Amino acid sequence: MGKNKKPENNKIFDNFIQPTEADAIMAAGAKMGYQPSEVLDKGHGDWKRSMHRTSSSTHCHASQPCWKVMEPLLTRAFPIVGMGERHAEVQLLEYAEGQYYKSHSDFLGGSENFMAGPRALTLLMYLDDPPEGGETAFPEIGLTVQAKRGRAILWPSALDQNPRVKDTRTKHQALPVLRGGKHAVNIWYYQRDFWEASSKGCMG
Ligand SMILES: O=C(O)CCC(=O)C(=O)O
Ligand SMILES: [Fe+2]
Repeated sequence: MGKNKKPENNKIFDNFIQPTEADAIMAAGAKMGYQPSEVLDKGHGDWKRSMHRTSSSTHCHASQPCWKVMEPLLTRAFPIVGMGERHAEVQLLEYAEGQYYKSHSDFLGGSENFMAGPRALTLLMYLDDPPEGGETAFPEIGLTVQAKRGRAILWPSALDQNPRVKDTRTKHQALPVLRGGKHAVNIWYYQRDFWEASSKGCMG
């Protein structure tokens, strides 16, 4: 997360999620339904659909049944992220064949001034095994991670010494799913209390 971050600072945890947990999250996602994913329009500060990101997604909020299946994972992640569930924005992802998310940072432009502060860390978890494609690539650090059921990747989006500043080295992309589909979960950890900020409508 620091200035001299090396590739190994992207941490990979295999078998972070049990198959039954992955199945339960996918079932919760299917029940809630996925909508076309959106990206933040930096110029206007609003969220919109874009050919930059063609996946579908759905948010999982603390008040919803899906949170029950997320809770053990948030507890498990605590020792490695050092932040609890109040910092966490959870989004379930679904990619059909051919879908992707081109190069981006999870650091949101303007988030320096959000009540919750910027997204400091991302924990991405894969729920199934796409037969071909769907890797997550980090071109700046020369790392491509295969989507593998149960695997989690942790990376910083902000600098350790100054979380108001984007860590440009963790720019990444979800490569197109070439065959089959892909399910994953984003947990974006904000520097401060995300629940309080979102309940007050202060997320940008
Ligand atoms: O699906 C992936 O491999 C990465 C997804 C991602 O980067 C995002 O949704 O912000
Ligand atoms: Fe991302």
